[in-house]
Amino acid sequence: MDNPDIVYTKVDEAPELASASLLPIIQRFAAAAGVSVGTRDISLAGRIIASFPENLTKAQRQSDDLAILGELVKSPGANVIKLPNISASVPQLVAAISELQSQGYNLPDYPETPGTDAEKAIRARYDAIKGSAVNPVLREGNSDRRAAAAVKNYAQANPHSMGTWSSDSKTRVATMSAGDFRSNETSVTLTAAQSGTARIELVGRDGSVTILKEVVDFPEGTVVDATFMSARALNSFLLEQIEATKADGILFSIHLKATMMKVSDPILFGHAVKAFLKPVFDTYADDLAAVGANPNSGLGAVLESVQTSPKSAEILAAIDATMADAPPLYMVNSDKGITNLHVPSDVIIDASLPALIRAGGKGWGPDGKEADTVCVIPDSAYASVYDEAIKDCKANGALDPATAGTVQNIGLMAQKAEEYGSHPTTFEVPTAGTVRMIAANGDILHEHDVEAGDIWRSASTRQAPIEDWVQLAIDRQAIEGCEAIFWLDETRAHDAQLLNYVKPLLTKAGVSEKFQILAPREATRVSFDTIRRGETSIAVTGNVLRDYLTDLFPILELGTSAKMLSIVKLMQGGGLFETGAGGSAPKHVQQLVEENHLRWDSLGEFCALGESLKFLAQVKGNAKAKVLGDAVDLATQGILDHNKSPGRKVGQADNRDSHYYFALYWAQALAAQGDDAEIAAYFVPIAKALAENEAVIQAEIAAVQGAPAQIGGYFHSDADKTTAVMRPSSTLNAIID
Ligand SMILES: NC(=O)C1=CN([C@@H]2O[C@H](COP(=O)(O)OP(=O)(O)OC[C@H]3O[C@@H](n4cnc5c(N)ncnc54)[C@H](OP(=O)(O)O)[C@@H]3O)[C@@H](O)[C@H]2O)C=CC1
Ligand SMILES: O=C(O)CCC(=O)C(=O)O
Ligand SMILES: [Mg+2]
Repeated sequence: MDNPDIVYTKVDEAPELASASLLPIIQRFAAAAGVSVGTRDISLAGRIIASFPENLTKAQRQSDDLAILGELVKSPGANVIKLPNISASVPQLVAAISELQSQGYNLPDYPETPGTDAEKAIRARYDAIKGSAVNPVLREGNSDRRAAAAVKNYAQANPHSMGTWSSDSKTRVATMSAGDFRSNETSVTLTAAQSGTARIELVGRDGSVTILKEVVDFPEGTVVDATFMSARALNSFLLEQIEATKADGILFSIHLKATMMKVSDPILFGHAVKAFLKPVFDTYADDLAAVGANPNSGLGAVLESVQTSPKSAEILAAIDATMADAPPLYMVNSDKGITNLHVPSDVIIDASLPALIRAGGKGWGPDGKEADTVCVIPDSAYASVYDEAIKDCKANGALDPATAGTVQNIGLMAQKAEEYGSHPTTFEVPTAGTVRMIAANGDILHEHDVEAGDIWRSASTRQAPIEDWVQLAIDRQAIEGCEAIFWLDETRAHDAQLLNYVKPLLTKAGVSEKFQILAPREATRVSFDTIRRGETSIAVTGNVLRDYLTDLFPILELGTSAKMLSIVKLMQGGGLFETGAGGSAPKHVQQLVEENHLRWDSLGEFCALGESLKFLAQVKGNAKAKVLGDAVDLATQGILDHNKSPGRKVGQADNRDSHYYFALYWAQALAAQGDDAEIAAYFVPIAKALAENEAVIQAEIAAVQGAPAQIGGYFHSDADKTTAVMRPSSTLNAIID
């Protein structure tokens, strides 16, 4: 099948609901200019279905669209609009499987403890779907994220509300000072002789050798890191912080990235669950093991398993007693008793800490009240960013969105760069010994003494992506002419290797004086000073800080990262246009189902669509696409100028209303432009019909709000039902179809 001019991804949750309303508008308008917009399914349910063809009927089967897209992004013609999708934790994966089974899909259960080879094979297929399985495949380029000028101007003119910061807030970041990934890191840049296939092995204390990974393939110039988290150091740190939090009399919280760090972080999360319930895990270790209670899947999963134990009443009572004696937990949903420790993917650091900082350093406690919070971030590599941000707010008060400048980001991301590509080379060490990484020529690249339970990992970053990233930073700085900072720490092993690339490249381009190189803490401080003065700073960062900073600054500056421009200039020449920098807003689905109001704001989609069309015009010399893209920008501006973004509450205008206005303004801009008379003539009657029927369309959309909505599934909703819910205006549909 030929690829359409633009691929618009099919995803999950709120953005997918929004697509049911927006995509028909986009396809209709684009077709008028001869631009085709097709879809590819990267939803969690779609990926599960595509993984088990032999279990399904012909009608149920689906192509492996992620694999198809993975190839497409390596071709120069790629033009993909990527909406946020679910990065599933085990509990989410299990829920999605069970929903599909209930719809008649004969899928195997997720084997929690695979025994037979067949179970291990099923588990391996499911594990490939788990966590952040989509983004790393599509991101064959580096990342450019920023607020479009119109969006930033709107945020300054219409500042969102911010919590108040008090200088005596007890909220603080707690991080490890030894034994963590940051402290144990070693890093090398491979010579020609060392390039090729490396292996990773564990030499036991008895001299036995276990191969952990047979083949890892690296070209010359790759920066290869290795490090480990000491389980012993982690546990004493966690126990210490639980005690310290109790003494402080505030909430305990832990912030990890169990989605993108899908191998290491669920294990760290499991340690936190065990530390928090230490007396229970000490006393009932065997009973918990007997019912398969897996702390890595969270307290929620443990509680579920305990139900099946003959000693369930006794164990549940012990859990209650331990919780009563522990510091209060930061809550995900205090009404429903869902704590920070229930599900590993509920509290994700990139989004959770900015939200806490935006709220004045407050989290929700079990009593449903806001309170100061200890924010545990075990590894110290990037914790200083949040520590410094919190200190800045304590000293200077909350950031003022009406006057704050902006921090843009250029992120090193291509080809699974750095920690976010480390899953195949991450291991929970089975027995004490030495983990060694041995290069093709026999050189020992890395060697660490480890104990059983330590988490060892290697991450790599290739030369071409590094060079591309530095060039992207140089280009962006030249366009903006503003402050630009490489957030790199000369005292950190990996960063020191990167700097060996960065500094000569800057010198060669004659732009060294335009860039600062600062460790994350110092860079945070300088960037806060800069935006408090109302100015712009470009943060040039690695992959993790790309993720963290593009939620942190947008959430403080704009209230949300959903409105960001997120462009991936693919290294093979194509373009990937992500919509926003945030996720798929699960809470929004709940609201739609309960009261038929969708508060998802599609501004990120509008911005991405404009960029995608202009990119199409540029690479394919398609003048009509340029006309469409320029008009999208005007429509987006119109949405902002006329305040047509969705309201939060039922009864207010919602996502569907905003799409009507987007269509209206887009059609009006196309009708009014003078570059293409044919397109203008085509859109004159459409713009007229949309404008004349404003009141009718608004009334038809408003009429459905308030009552529950049926979409026939959460992970795999029914297309017809979803369309009926999301396209309630027959007048609008008649104009669009
Ligand atoms: N690029 C990607 O594909 C990404 C995927 N994810 C995945 O998304 C899921 C949810 O992640 P989570 O961390 O909760 O983050 P989200 O960004 O989905 O949601 C956090 C909150 O931000 C607000 N929000 C986000 N987007 C919008 C929008 N377009 N319009 C209005 N409000 C918005 C909502 O606040 P409120 O409820 O107050 O309205 C929402 O509850 C996870 O599965 C995660 O892995 C996460 C990040 C990126
Ligand atoms: O891929 C994911 O799971 C999340 C991605 C993310 O948070 C980001 O890119 O900012
Ligand atoms: Mg993120």
